[in-house]
Amino acid sequence: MKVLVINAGSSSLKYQLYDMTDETVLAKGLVERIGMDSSILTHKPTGKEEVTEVSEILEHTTAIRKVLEKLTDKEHGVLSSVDEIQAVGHRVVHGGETFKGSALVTPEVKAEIRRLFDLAPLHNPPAIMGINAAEVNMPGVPNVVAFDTAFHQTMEEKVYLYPIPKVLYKKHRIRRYGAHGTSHQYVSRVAAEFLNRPIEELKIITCHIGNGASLTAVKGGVSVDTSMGLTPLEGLMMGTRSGDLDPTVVTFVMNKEELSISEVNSMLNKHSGLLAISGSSSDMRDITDGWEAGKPNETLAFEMYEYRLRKYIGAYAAAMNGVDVIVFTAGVGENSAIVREKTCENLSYLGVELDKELNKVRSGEPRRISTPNSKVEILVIPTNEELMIARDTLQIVQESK
Ligand SMILES: Nc1ncnc2c1ncn2[C@@H]1O[C@H](COP(=O)(O)OP(=O)(O)O)[C@@H](O)[C@H]1O
Ligand SMILES: CC(=O)OP(=O)(O)O
Ligand SMILES: [Mg+2]
Repeated sequence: MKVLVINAGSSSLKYQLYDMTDETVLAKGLVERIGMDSSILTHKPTGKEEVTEVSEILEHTTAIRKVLEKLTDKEHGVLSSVDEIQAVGHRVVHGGETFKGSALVTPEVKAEIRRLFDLAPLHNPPAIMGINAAEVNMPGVPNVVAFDTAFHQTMEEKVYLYPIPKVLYKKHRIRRYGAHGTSHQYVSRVAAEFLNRPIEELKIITCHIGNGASLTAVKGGVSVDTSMGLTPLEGLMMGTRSGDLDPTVVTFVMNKEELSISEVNSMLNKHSGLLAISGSSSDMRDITDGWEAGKPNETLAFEMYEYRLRKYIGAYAAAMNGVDVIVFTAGVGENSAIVREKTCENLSYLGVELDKELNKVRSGEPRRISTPNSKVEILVIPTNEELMIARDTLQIVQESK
């Protein structure tokens, strides 16, 4: 079965086409700047040359139509007809308490995702646009949704509740939900396989540090705590998101600077984190370059980022009463040897011993970067949210027949 996986953002759409007979990627790509004047489509067919096309793409339906044109193009395509695509899988960030796993898209499922718009105003609306666009362009083809929150539905009440009046949970379902669950689940499973140990025995801390960043405590294969909360703003310092702060900062700033709710939301989600402290960039590559060059703002941004990451690792070792494995994944986790080195340097009290040479090796494969003496296994595992979504899509579509 050929499965198209879509990860729709507000102004972007990432895609991967899988042949699920052997889980190979036939093509992947990205549409950026949807709704802006010059949209960019980058299409990478496996084994063929990458193509980039600039045009006006005003909304997601057109974006998917353009992607399907590329997938069936004589020169750059990998399919003879769109009909070869038998199912579409979508990443949805917020599934609330309703979705504990992936689901076949029905009118009811779409209504529930819409009902959750309030809880993920940045993430869920584009997901619905992606689903609608797939339905318009590929009528009759089943759609499946995979939720970032689903893996974290195993957290206990004492972990997911905030210590605020309970009526707010009853009325509005305000609680910790977490995100990046597909990634945390995937890398924790691969870690257990890599170590050849049953996941049921392991205490794993998975560090998904990309543009958005979150940590999860995975005990016995299930999520017992995670750093993102009601929305993907809580927890670690990120590229443009603040992560943890005293909630009074919000009301104080709103009052003193006369900011509206949407202005303060935008400040915390889009103008904070590495970008705010460095004053120059949200990209860890630029921050690291600045730190190496001795620039003070980038150095402070780097140190704050690493310090906050390390504090969370300590917290999750405490949450599980120990840790056997720490996994680094996503853009920063997979690529930044210096972030991993500095973080591990200060975890010696846990018995962490990093092999600095192994840490520098670049590879797209799961790998160990701790010494044989280290009490904690330190692994780098490339995440693959799309493959997880494609697998769930295949299974759910087959079961529904
Ligand atoms: N070589 C590298 N060194 C440090 N950071 C990197 C490197 N390559 C990528 N990154 C970081 O990874 C981030 C993107 O991570 P990714 O997981 O792809 O994020 P997202 O899925 O949220 O777009 C970039 O913003 C960049 O900071
Ligand atoms: C939930 C979230 O933060 O997603 P991303 O890392 O893709 O921004
Ligand atoms: Mg991501």
